[in-house]
Amino acid sequence: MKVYPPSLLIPPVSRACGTVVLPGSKSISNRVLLLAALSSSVCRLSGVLEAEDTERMKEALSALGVDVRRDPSDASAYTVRGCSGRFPVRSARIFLGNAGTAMRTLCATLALYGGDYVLDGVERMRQRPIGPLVDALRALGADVRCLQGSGCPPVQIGPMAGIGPRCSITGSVSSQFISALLMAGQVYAGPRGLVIDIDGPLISKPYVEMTLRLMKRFGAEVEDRGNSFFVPGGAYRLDAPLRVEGDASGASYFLALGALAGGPVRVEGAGSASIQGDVEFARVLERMGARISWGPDWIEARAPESGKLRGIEVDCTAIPDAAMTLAAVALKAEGPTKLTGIGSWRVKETDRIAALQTELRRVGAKVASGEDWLTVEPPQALRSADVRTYGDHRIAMTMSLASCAGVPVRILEPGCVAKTYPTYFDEFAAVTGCEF
Ligand SMILES: O=C(O)C1=C[C@@H](OP(=O)(O)O)[C@@H](O)[C@H](O)C1
Ligand SMILES: C=C(OP(=O)(O)O)C(=O)O
Repeated sequence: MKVYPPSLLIPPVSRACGTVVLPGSKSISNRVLLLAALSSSVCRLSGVLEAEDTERMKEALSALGVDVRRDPSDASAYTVRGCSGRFPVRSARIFLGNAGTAMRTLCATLALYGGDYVLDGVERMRQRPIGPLVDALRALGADVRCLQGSGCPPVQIGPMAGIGPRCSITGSVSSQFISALLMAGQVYAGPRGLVIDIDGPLISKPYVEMTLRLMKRFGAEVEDRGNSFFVPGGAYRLDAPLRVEGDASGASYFLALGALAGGPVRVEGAGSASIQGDVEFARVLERMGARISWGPDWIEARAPESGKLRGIEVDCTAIPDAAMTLAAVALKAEGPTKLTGIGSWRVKETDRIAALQTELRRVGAKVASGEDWLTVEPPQALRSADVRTYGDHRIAMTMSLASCAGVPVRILEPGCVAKTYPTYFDEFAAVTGCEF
Protein backbone atom coordinates (compact mmCIF):
# COMPACT_ATOMS: atom_id res chain seq x y z
CA MET A 1 0.00 0.00 0.00
CA LYS A 2 1.22 3.51 -0.81
CA VAL A 3 3.06 5.36 1.97
CA TYR A 4 2.34 9.09 2.47
CA PRO A 5 4.39 11.76 4.29
CA PRO A 6 2.92 13.36 7.47
CA SER A 7 1.50 16.23 5.41
CA LEU A 8 0.95 17.24 1.78
CA LEU A 9 1.02 20.85 0.61
CA ILE A 10 -1.38 21.21 -2.31
CA PRO A 11 -0.69 24.33 -4.38
CA PRO A 12 -3.59 26.43 -5.70
CA VAL A 13 -5.32 24.50 -8.49
CA SER A 14 -6.18 26.63 -11.49
CA ARG A 15 -6.98 23.93 -14.03
CA ALA A 16 -8.13 20.31 -13.88
CA CYS A 17 -8.65 18.04 -16.84
CA GLY A 18 -8.05 14.42 -17.78
CA THR A 19 -9.36 10.94 -17.16
CA VAL A 20 -9.39 8.94 -13.94
CA VAL A 21 -9.87 5.19 -14.00
CA LEU A 22 -11.71 4.57 -10.74
CA PRO A 23 -10.62 1.94 -8.22
CA GLY A 24 -13.25 -0.69 -7.38
CA SER A 25 -16.26 0.29 -5.28
CA LYS A 26 -15.67 -0.37 -1.58
CA SER A 27 -19.32 -1.16 -0.97
CA ILE A 28 -19.61 -3.61 -3.85
CA SER A 29 -16.21 -5.20 -3.16
CA ASN A 30 -16.96 -6.01 0.48
CA ARG A 31 -20.44 -7.29 -0.36
CA VAL A 32 -19.32 -9.62 -3.14
CA LEU A 33 -16.37 -10.94 -1.13
CA LEU A 34 -18.80 -11.92 1.63
CA LEU A 35 -21.48 -13.27 -0.71
CA ALA A 36 -18.84 -15.33 -2.53
CA ALA A 37 -17.52 -16.69 0.78
CA LEU A 38 -21.06 -17.66 1.86
CA SER A 39 -21.89 -19.21 -1.52
CA SER A 40 -21.89 -22.80 -2.64
CA SER A 41 -19.76 -22.06 -5.70
CA VAL A 42 -16.27 -21.12 -6.77
CA CYS A 43 -16.56 -17.41 -7.56
CA ARG A 44 -14.43 -15.29 -9.87
CA LEU A 45 -14.36 -11.62 -8.88
CA SER A 46 -12.46 -8.86 -10.66
CA GLY A 47 -12.01 -5.13 -10.15
CA VAL A 48 -12.01 -5.63 -6.36
CA LEU A 49 -10.84 -2.53 -4.45
CA GLU A 50 -7.33 -2.76 -3.00
CA ALA A 51 -7.58 -0.66 0.15
CA GLU A 52 -7.72 -0.99 3.94
CA ASP A 53 -11.44 -1.73 4.19
CA THR A 54 -11.30 -4.57 1.67
CA GLU A 55 -8.05 -5.88 3.22
CA ARG A 56 -9.90 -6.19 6.55
CA MET A 57 -12.72 -8.15 4.89
CA LYS A 58 -10.35 -10.49 3.02
CA GLU A 59 -8.23 -11.07 6.14
CA ALA A 60 -11.37 -11.86 8.15
CA LEU A 61 -12.67 -14.36 5.60
CA SER A 62 -9.26 -16.04 5.41
CA ALA A 63 -9.12 -16.18 9.23
CA LEU A 64 -12.50 -17.95 9.13
CA GLY A 65 -10.99 -20.58 6.85
CA VAL A 66 -12.35 -19.39 3.50
CA ASP A 67 -10.08 -19.87 0.50
CA VAL A 68 -9.69 -16.32 -0.93
CA ARG A 69 -7.03 -16.39 -3.61
CA ARG A 70 -5.62 -13.43 -5.50
CA ASP A 71 -4.95 -13.90 -9.22
CA PRO A 72 -1.14 -13.84 -9.66
CA SER A 73 -1.45 -11.72 -12.81
CA ASP A 74 -4.13 -9.25 -11.65
CA ALA A 75 -3.97 -7.67 -8.17
CA SER A 76 -7.70 -6.90 -8.17
CA ALA A 77 -8.97 -10.32 -9.29
CA TYR A 78 -9.85 -13.11 -6.85
CA THR A 79 -11.13 -16.65 -6.78
CA VAL A 80 -13.21 -17.33 -3.68
CA ARG A 81 -14.21 -20.89 -2.84
CA GLY A 82 -17.54 -20.54 -1.04
CA CYS A 83 -18.11 -22.49 2.17
CA SER A 84 -21.93 -22.70 1.88
CA GLY A 85 -22.30 -20.65 5.03
CA ARG A 86 -20.26 -23.09 7.13
CA PHE A 87 -17.02 -21.39 8.07
CA PRO A 88 -14.35 -23.98 8.89
CA VAL A 89 -12.96 -21.90 11.80
CA ARG A 90 -15.46 -21.76 14.71
CA SER A 91 -13.40 -19.70 17.13
CA ALA A 92 -11.56 -16.47 16.28
CA ARG A 93 -10.86 -12.90 17.34
CA ILE A 94 -11.19 -10.74 14.26
CA PHE A 95 -9.89 -7.19 13.79
CA LEU A 96 -11.89 -5.09 11.34
CA GLY A 97 -10.15 -1.72 11.58
CA ASN A 98 -12.69 1.03 10.86
CA ALA A 99 -14.51 -0.83 8.08
CA GLY A 100 -18.23 -0.43 8.78
CA THR A 101 -19.11 -2.62 5.80
CA ALA A 102 -17.03 -5.46 7.28
CA MET A 103 -18.03 -5.01 10.95
CA ARG A 104 -21.79 -4.88 10.44
CA THR A 105 -22.03 -7.66 7.84
CA LEU A 106 -19.70 -10.06 9.64
CA CYS A 107 -21.46 -9.41 12.94
CA ALA A 108 -24.78 -10.55 11.44
CA THR A 109 -23.18 -13.43 9.53
CA LEU A 110 -21.23 -14.92 12.42
CA ALA A 111 -24.01 -14.32 14.96
CA LEU A 112 -26.52 -16.23 12.82
CA TYR A 113 -23.95 -18.97 12.13
CA GLY A 114 -22.87 -19.21 15.78
CA GLY A 115 -19.49 -20.04 17.24
CA ASP A 116 -16.99 -18.41 19.50
CA TYR A 117 -16.00 -15.10 17.93
CA VAL A 118 -15.01 -11.59 18.96
CA LEU A 119 -15.17 -8.77 16.41
CA ASP A 120 -13.21 -5.64 17.21
CA GLY A 121 -11.79 -2.60 15.47
CA VAL A 122 -9.85 0.62 15.96
CA GLU A 123 -10.71 3.10 18.71
CA ARG A 124 -13.19 4.97 16.50
CA MET A 125 -14.94 1.71 15.56
CA ARG A 126 -15.51 1.23 19.30
CA GLN A 127 -17.58 4.44 19.17
CA ARG A 128 -19.63 3.55 16.10
CA PRO A 129 -23.11 2.11 16.77
CA ILE A 130 -23.94 -1.56 16.33
CA GLY A 131 -26.49 -1.92 19.18
CA PRO A 132 -29.65 -1.98 17.02
CA LEU A 133 -28.16 -4.77 14.88
CA VAL A 134 -27.12 -6.74 17.95
CA ASP A 135 -30.66 -6.40 19.37
CA ALA A 136 -32.24 -7.60 16.10
CA LEU A 137 -29.88 -10.59 16.01
CA ARG A 138 -30.72 -11.45 19.62
CA ALA A 139 -34.42 -11.30 18.72
CA LEU A 140 -33.64 -13.91 16.05
CA GLY A 141 -32.06 -16.17 18.68
CA ALA A 142 -28.39 -15.26 18.32
CA ASP A 143 -26.05 -15.18 21.30
CA VAL A 144 -24.36 -11.84 20.63
CA ARG A 145 -23.55 -8.86 22.83
CA CYS A 146 -21.55 -5.66 22.91
CA LEU A 147 -18.67 -6.49 25.23
CA GLN A 148 -18.44 -3.04 26.76
CA GLY A 149 -22.19 -2.64 27.04
CA SER A 150 -22.03 0.59 25.05
CA GLY A 151 -23.94 -0.43 21.93
CA CYS A 152 -20.63 -0.39 20.03
CA PRO A 153 -17.94 -2.97 19.18
CA PRO A 154 -16.25 -5.12 20.33
CA VAL A 155 -18.98 -7.73 19.94
CA GLN A 156 -18.87 -11.25 21.31
CA ILE A 157 -20.65 -14.09 19.58
CA GLY A 158 -21.59 -17.47 21.05
CA PRO A 159 -23.36 -20.58 19.76
CA MET A 160 -26.61 -20.37 17.76
CA ALA A 161 -29.47 -22.72 18.62
CA GLY A 162 -32.04 -21.93 15.94
CA ILE A 163 -33.10 -18.84 14.00
CA GLY A 164 -36.48 -17.16 14.44
CA PRO A 165 -38.69 -16.05 11.52
CA ARG A 166 -38.91 -12.27 12.10
CA CYS A 167 -37.05 -9.27 13.49
CA SER A 168 -37.36 -5.51 13.37
CA ILE A 169 -34.70 -2.84 13.19
CA THR A 170 -34.47 0.93 13.00
CA GLY A 171 -33.78 2.37 9.55
CA SER A 172 -32.45 5.67 10.81
CA VAL A 173 -28.99 4.85 12.24
CA SER A 174 -27.18 2.91 9.50
CA SER A 175 -28.49 1.09 6.44
CA GLN A 176 -25.56 -1.30 6.89
CA PHE A 177 -27.56 -3.04 9.66
CA ILE A 178 -30.25 -3.92 7.13
CA SER A 179 -27.80 -4.95 4.41
CA ALA A 180 -26.13 -7.19 6.99
CA LEU A 181 -29.41 -8.88 8.05
CA LEU A 182 -30.41 -9.36 4.41
CA MET A 183 -27.16 -10.96 3.26
CA ALA A 184 -26.71 -13.21 6.29
CA GLY A 185 -30.44 -13.93 6.60
CA GLN A 186 -30.60 -15.60 3.20
CA VAL A 187 -28.06 -18.28 4.15
CA TYR A 188 -29.19 -19.00 7.71
CA ALA A 189 -32.98 -18.49 7.43
CA GLY A 190 -35.21 -21.34 8.52
CA PRO A 191 -37.69 -23.15 6.20
CA ARG A 192 -40.24 -20.28 6.47
CA GLY A 193 -37.70 -17.65 5.45
CA LEU A 194 -37.11 -14.42 7.34
CA VAL A 195 -39.03 -11.15 7.59
CA ILE A 196 -37.09 -7.98 8.44
CA ASP A 197 -39.33 -5.07 9.49
CA ILE A 198 -37.88 -1.58 9.19
CA ASP A 199 -38.85 0.85 11.95
CA GLY A 200 -39.17 4.44 10.77
CA PRO A 201 -37.58 5.98 7.67
CA LEU A 202 -34.68 4.21 5.98
CA ILE A 203 -31.55 6.34 5.45
CA SER A 204 -28.90 5.59 2.79
CA LYS A 205 -31.51 3.50 0.93
CA PRO A 206 -29.53 3.07 -2.31
CA TYR A 207 -27.06 0.95 -0.34
CA VAL A 208 -29.85 -1.47 0.60
CA GLU A 209 -30.95 -1.52 -3.04
CA MET A 210 -27.36 -2.33 -3.99
CA THR A 211 -27.43 -5.23 -1.52
CA LEU A 212 -30.63 -6.59 -3.09
CA ARG A 213 -29.16 -6.32 -6.62
CA LEU A 214 -25.99 -8.12 -5.63
CA MET A 215 -27.91 -10.83 -3.75
CA LYS A 216 -29.87 -11.32 -6.98
CA ARG A 217 -26.60 -11.78 -8.88
CA PHE A 218 -25.93 -14.59 -6.39
CA GLY A 219 -29.37 -16.12 -7.05
CA ALA A 220 -31.34 -14.76 -4.07
CA GLU A 221 -34.66 -12.97 -4.71
CA VAL A 222 -35.65 -10.82 -1.73
CA GLU A 223 -39.20 -9.43 -1.70
CA ASP A 224 -39.24 -5.69 -0.95
CA ARG A 225 -42.58 -5.05 0.80
CA GLY A 226 -42.09 -1.33 1.41
CA ASN A 227 -41.31 -1.21 5.10
CA SER A 228 -40.28 -4.85 5.40
CA PHE A 229 -38.24 -7.37 3.45
CA PHE A 230 -38.98 -11.06 3.00
CA VAL A 231 -35.81 -13.14 2.62
CA PRO A 232 -36.73 -16.60 1.28
CA GLY A 233 -33.55 -18.40 2.39
CA GLY A 234 -31.36 -20.64 0.26
CA ALA A 235 -27.85 -21.04 -1.07
CA TYR A 236 -25.93 -18.34 -2.92
CA ARG A 237 -24.49 -19.26 -6.32
CA LEU A 238 -22.48 -17.18 -8.78
CA ASP A 239 -22.63 -18.68 -12.24
CA ALA A 240 -20.53 -16.13 -14.19
CA PRO A 241 -17.50 -14.01 -13.27
CA LEU A 242 -18.46 -10.75 -11.57
CA ARG A 243 -16.72 -7.43 -12.24
CA VAL A 244 -16.87 -4.79 -9.51
CA GLU A 245 -17.79 -1.28 -10.73
CA GLY A 246 -15.53 1.70 -10.07
CA ASP A 247 -16.18 3.58 -6.80
CA ALA A 248 -18.82 6.27 -7.31
CA SER A 249 -18.05 8.02 -4.01
CA GLY A 250 -14.39 8.29 -5.06
CA ALA A 251 -15.59 9.63 -8.42
CA SER A 252 -17.24 12.61 -6.71
CA TYR A 253 -13.90 14.31 -5.92
CA PHE A 254 -12.79 14.24 -9.56
CA LEU A 255 -16.17 15.34 -10.91
CA ALA A 256 -15.99 18.20 -8.44
CA LEU A 257 -12.50 19.07 -9.77
CA GLY A 258 -13.94 19.24 -13.29
CA ALA A 259 -16.77 21.51 -12.11
CA LEU A 260 -14.48 23.75 -10.03
CA ALA A 261 -11.44 24.01 -12.27
CA GLY A 262 -12.46 23.93 -15.91
CA GLY A 263 -12.53 20.29 -16.87
CA PRO A 264 -13.38 18.19 -18.63
CA VAL A 265 -12.60 15.57 -16.02
CA ARG A 266 -13.86 12.13 -16.91
CA VAL A 267 -14.19 9.23 -14.50
CA GLU A 268 -14.28 5.72 -15.91
CA GLY A 269 -15.78 2.70 -14.15
CA ALA A 270 -19.16 4.05 -13.02
CA GLY A 271 -21.88 5.85 -14.95
CA SER A 272 -25.58 5.81 -15.78
CA ALA A 273 -25.76 1.99 -15.51
CA SER A 274 -24.24 1.96 -12.02
CA ILE A 275 -25.90 0.26 -9.03
CA GLN A 276 -24.31 2.84 -6.71
CA GLY A 277 -26.51 5.63 -5.40
CA ASP A 278 -23.57 8.04 -5.28
CA VAL A 279 -23.62 8.54 -9.08
CA GLU A 280 -26.53 10.90 -8.26
CA PHE A 281 -23.84 13.30 -7.07
CA ALA A 282 -23.30 14.22 -10.75
CA ARG A 283 -26.95 15.35 -10.98
CA VAL A 284 -26.50 17.55 -7.93
CA LEU A 285 -23.41 19.13 -9.52
CA GLU A 286 -25.54 19.74 -12.60
CA ARG A 287 -28.11 21.56 -10.43
CA MET A 288 -25.21 23.74 -9.23
CA GLY A 289 -24.51 24.65 -12.86
CA ALA A 290 -21.78 22.16 -13.86
CA ARG A 291 -21.93 20.63 -17.32
CA ILE A 292 -22.23 16.86 -17.01
CA SER A 293 -22.23 14.10 -19.63
CA TRP A 294 -22.79 10.41 -19.03
CA GLY A 295 -22.22 7.03 -20.56
CA PRO A 296 -23.18 3.67 -19.04
CA ASP A 297 -19.82 3.43 -17.25
CA TRP A 298 -18.37 6.92 -17.34
CA ILE A 299 -19.25 10.46 -16.28
CA GLU A 300 -17.63 13.72 -17.34
CA ALA A 301 -17.81 17.10 -15.59
CA ARG A 302 -16.96 20.60 -16.79
CA ALA A 303 -17.29 23.99 -15.17
CA PRO A 304 -20.36 26.05 -16.09
CA GLU A 305 -20.06 28.18 -19.24
CA SER A 306 -20.18 31.27 -17.00
CA GLY A 307 -17.55 29.75 -14.71
CA LYS A 308 -19.97 30.34 -11.78
CA LEU A 309 -21.48 27.53 -9.74
CA ARG A 310 -24.66 28.18 -7.72
CA GLY A 311 -25.19 27.39 -4.05
CA ILE A 312 -28.24 25.15 -3.51
CA GLU A 313 -30.14 23.29 -0.80
CA VAL A 314 -29.97 19.52 -1.16
CA ASP A 315 -31.37 16.56 0.79
CA CYS A 316 -28.41 14.18 1.09
CA THR A 317 -30.18 11.25 2.84
CA ALA A 318 -29.53 8.97 -0.13
CA ILE A 319 -25.92 10.05 -0.83
CA PRO A 320 -24.24 10.32 2.59
CA ASP A 321 -20.68 9.85 1.31
CA ALA A 322 -20.62 11.94 -1.89
CA ALA A 323 -22.55 14.64 0.00
CA MET A 324 -19.35 15.63 1.82
CA THR A 325 -17.80 16.62 -1.51
CA LEU A 326 -20.58 19.20 -1.95
CA ALA A 327 -19.38 21.03 1.15
CA ALA A 328 -16.11 21.77 -0.67
CA VAL A 329 -17.79 22.61 -3.97
CA ALA A 330 -19.80 25.17 -1.97
CA LEU A 331 -16.57 27.10 -1.31
CA LYS A 332 -16.64 28.37 -4.89
CA ALA A 333 -20.39 28.65 -5.44
CA GLU A 334 -22.41 31.85 -5.49
CA GLY A 335 -24.61 31.96 -2.39
CA PRO A 336 -24.90 29.47 0.45
CA THR A 337 -25.20 25.70 0.07
CA LYS A 338 -27.28 23.80 2.61
CA LEU A 339 -26.88 20.04 3.05
CA THR A 340 -29.73 18.33 4.92
CA GLY A 341 -30.39 14.71 5.91
CA ILE A 342 -26.79 14.19 7.05
CA GLY A 343 -27.38 13.13 10.68
CA SER A 344 -25.56 9.83 10.00
CA TRP A 345 -22.32 11.80 9.43
CA ARG A 346 -22.00 12.04 13.20
CA VAL A 347 -21.38 8.30 13.61
CA LYS A 348 -19.05 7.60 10.70
CA GLU A 349 -15.21 7.71 10.61
CA THR A 350 -15.38 10.86 12.72
CA ASP A 351 -18.19 13.29 13.58
CA ARG A 352 -18.12 14.61 10.03
CA ILE A 353 -20.45 17.56 10.68
CA ALA A 354 -18.24 18.86 13.48
CA ALA A 355 -15.01 18.10 11.59
CA LEU A 356 -16.05 19.76 8.33
CA GLN A 357 -17.41 22.77 10.19
CA THR A 358 -14.04 23.25 11.92
CA GLU A 359 -11.92 22.69 8.81
CA LEU A 360 -14.05 24.75 6.42
CA ARG A 361 -13.96 27.62 8.92
CA ARG A 362 -10.19 27.25 9.05
CA VAL A 363 -9.99 28.12 5.33
CA GLY A 364 -12.31 31.09 5.88
CA ALA A 365 -15.81 29.83 5.03
CA LYS A 366 -18.82 30.82 7.08
CA VAL A 367 -20.32 27.55 8.31
CA ALA A 368 -23.38 26.77 10.43
CA SER A 369 -24.65 23.35 11.46
CA GLY A 370 -27.36 21.52 13.37
CA GLU A 371 -28.00 17.93 14.37
CA ASP A 372 -28.43 16.82 10.74
CA TRP A 373 -27.56 19.76 8.49
CA LEU A 374 -24.68 21.98 7.43
CA THR A 375 -24.65 25.33 5.63
CA VAL A 376 -21.55 26.61 3.86
CA GLU A 377 -21.22 30.20 2.71
CA PRO A 378 -18.26 30.92 0.46
CA PRO A 379 -15.85 33.51 1.82
CA GLN A 380 -14.81 36.61 -0.16
CA ALA A 381 -11.32 35.16 -0.22
CA LEU A 382 -10.17 31.81 1.08
CA ARG A 383 -7.28 31.51 3.56
CA SER A 384 -4.43 29.08 3.19
CA ALA A 385 -4.52 26.63 6.11
CA ASP A 386 -3.25 23.41 7.64
CA VAL A 387 -6.24 21.08 7.53
CA ARG A 388 -6.78 18.28 10.07
CA THR A 389 -8.21 15.01 8.77
CA TYR A 390 -9.28 13.15 11.96
CA GLY A 391 -8.20 9.80 10.45
CA ASP A 392 -11.10 10.21 7.99
CA HIS A 393 -10.35 9.54 4.33
CA ARG A 394 -13.30 11.64 3.19
CA ILE A 395 -12.24 14.72 5.19
CA ALA A 396 -8.81 14.47 3.47
CA MET A 397 -10.27 14.08 -0.02
CA THR A 398 -13.00 16.71 0.49
CA MET A 399 -10.64 19.33 1.90
CA SER A 400 -8.09 18.78 -0.88
CA LEU A 401 -10.66 20.48 -3.15
CA ALA A 402 -10.33 23.75 -1.21
CA SER A 403 -7.15 24.25 -3.27
CA CYS A 404 -9.45 25.05 -6.22
CA ALA A 405 -10.43 28.30 -4.51
CA GLY A 406 -7.04 29.88 -5.20
CA VAL A 407 -5.01 29.11 -2.07
CA PRO A 408 -2.56 26.39 -1.07
CA VAL A 409 -3.91 23.86 1.46
CA ARG A 410 -1.80 21.61 3.63
CA ILE A 411 -3.49 18.26 4.33
CA LEU A 412 -2.26 16.74 7.59
CA GLU A 413 -2.00 12.92 7.83
CA PRO A 414 -3.07 12.39 4.21
CA GLY A 415 -2.38 8.65 4.53
CA CYS A 416 -5.92 8.16 5.89
CA VAL A 417 -7.10 7.97 2.25
CA ALA A 418 -5.84 4.35 2.35
CA LYS A 419 -9.21 3.34 3.84
CA THR A 420 -10.86 3.43 0.40
CA TYR A 421 -8.59 5.25 -2.09
CA PRO A 422 -4.85 4.70 -1.49
CA THR A 423 -3.79 6.37 -4.77
CA TYR A 424 -6.10 9.37 -4.42
CA PHE A 425 -3.40 12.04 -4.30
CA ASP A 426 -1.54 10.55 -7.28
CA GLU A 427 -4.71 10.85 -9.35
CA PHE A 428 -5.31 14.34 -7.98
CA ALA A 429 -1.79 15.36 -9.09
CA ALA A 430 -2.26 13.85 -12.55
CA VAL A 431 -5.56 15.66 -13.19
CA THR A 432 -4.48 19.03 -11.79
CA GLY A 433 -0.84 19.03 -12.93
CA CYS A 434 0.15 19.83 -9.32
CA GLU A 435 3.40 18.55 -7.90
CA PHE A 436 3.55 17.74 -4.22
O1 LIG B 1 -23.60 -0.19 2.89
C1 LIG B 1 -22.61 0.46 2.53
O2 LIG B 1 -21.76 -0.01 1.74
C2 LIG B 1 -22.45 1.83 3.03
C3 LIG B 1 -23.52 2.52 3.56
C4 LIG B 1 -23.42 3.90 4.06
O3 LIG B 1 -23.43 3.87 5.47
P1 LIG B 1 -24.78 4.12 6.35
O4 LIG B 1 -25.79 3.16 5.94
O5 LIG B 1 -24.29 3.90 7.74
O6 LIG B 1 -25.18 5.54 6.09
C5 LIG B 1 -22.14 4.59 3.59
O7 LIG B 1 -21.94 5.78 4.32
C6 LIG B 1 -20.95 3.69 3.74
O8 LIG B 1 -19.76 4.32 3.31
C7 LIG B 1 -21.11 2.45 2.92
C1 LIG C 1 -18.89 5.75 6.14
C2 LIG C 1 -17.92 5.17 5.45
O1 LIG C 1 -17.40 3.96 5.69
P1 LIG C 1 -17.89 2.68 6.51
O2 LIG C 1 -18.05 1.61 5.48
O3 LIG C 1 -16.79 2.39 7.46
O4 LIG C 1 -19.17 3.00 7.19
C3 LIG C 1 -17.30 5.88 4.29
O5 LIG C 1 -16.57 5.23 3.53
O6 LIG C 1 -17.53 7.08 4.10
